[in-house]
Amino acid sequence: MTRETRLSPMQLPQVTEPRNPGMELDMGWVRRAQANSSAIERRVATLPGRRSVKKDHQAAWLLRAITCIDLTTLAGDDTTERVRRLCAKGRHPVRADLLQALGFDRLSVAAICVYHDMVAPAVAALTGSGIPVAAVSTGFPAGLSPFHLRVAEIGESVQAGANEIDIVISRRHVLSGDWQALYDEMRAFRAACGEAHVKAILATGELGTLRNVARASLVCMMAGADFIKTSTGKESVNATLPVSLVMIRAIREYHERTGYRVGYKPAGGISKAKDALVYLSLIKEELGDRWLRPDLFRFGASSLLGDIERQLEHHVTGAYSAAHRHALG
Ligand SMILES: O=C[C@H](O)COP(=O)(O)O
Repeated sequence: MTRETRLSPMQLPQVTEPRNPGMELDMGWVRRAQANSSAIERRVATLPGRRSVKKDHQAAWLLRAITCIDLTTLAGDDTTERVRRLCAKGRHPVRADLLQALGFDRLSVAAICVYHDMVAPAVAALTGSGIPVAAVSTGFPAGLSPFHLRVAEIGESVQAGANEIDIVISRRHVLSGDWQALYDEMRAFRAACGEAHVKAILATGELGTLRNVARASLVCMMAGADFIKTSTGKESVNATLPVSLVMIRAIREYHERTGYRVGYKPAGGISKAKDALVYLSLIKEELGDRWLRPDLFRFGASSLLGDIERQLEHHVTGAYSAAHRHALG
């Protein structure tokens, strides 16, 4: 990965990816899915220490990371004003002087991710920007409200203008091995989304085993998920590298078997630029460059952008400013 580390964040050729339509539930394939924990641990242990992204190209990688962020606020005290500020940051994620010094004039995040009540203010604040609004839905984060209400909630958010819906799966279906129930639930959520793209949040920290993560990933893709996402950000364990490797390999296998590319979204606790670089390296090595675009890769993050901007400032000026200068929202 040495010669190919010059990643331009802008002027990416438009690639139109056919949407994953899903397929019949293939229980044989699901049951064959395994996860060798010690091999997975060994593989991810090689990642953080490796200088896979050369210093000269780090700024380009960090700019690319920004274009893949679902800039998120999911707090009980969210207000319209906070969401407006977040959207303004999403439109202009890097200070103009820094961006100019890096040779670019335009950059935005991939999406703004909010609770349902904040969809309309976000849509209004993003008018004309082309930045989609993602709504967390289906009784987020636990997913334990009545099923018909979870389905209805998706429709309400789409009606309010959400272009993307992040649903949460019922963890109990995974924990009890009821793959048909998980498949049916995901199918219904996908149908309720209509044209809006659907990200399936597995809440991996609550699924017990990596094998369950592998199986849940496959079932959600078979049921038509456009993205699979690790976490709500509210579990006690959120995105991790072992879980990511398992999900990424499930995505690779699904692509090999069906020809459809499903996106990946690690979320929760990713707040440092150096961690973002490790995730990008993992994606590049396991799935290839095609997945390093916002239509197939997102970071779900509330504070990552602040640290990336700080690192970019250091790259340009040689000095760090205080973290509060890059506060969000
Ligand atoms: O989906 C996004 C997560 O909720 C964000 O989590 P975070 O606040 O730990 O970055």
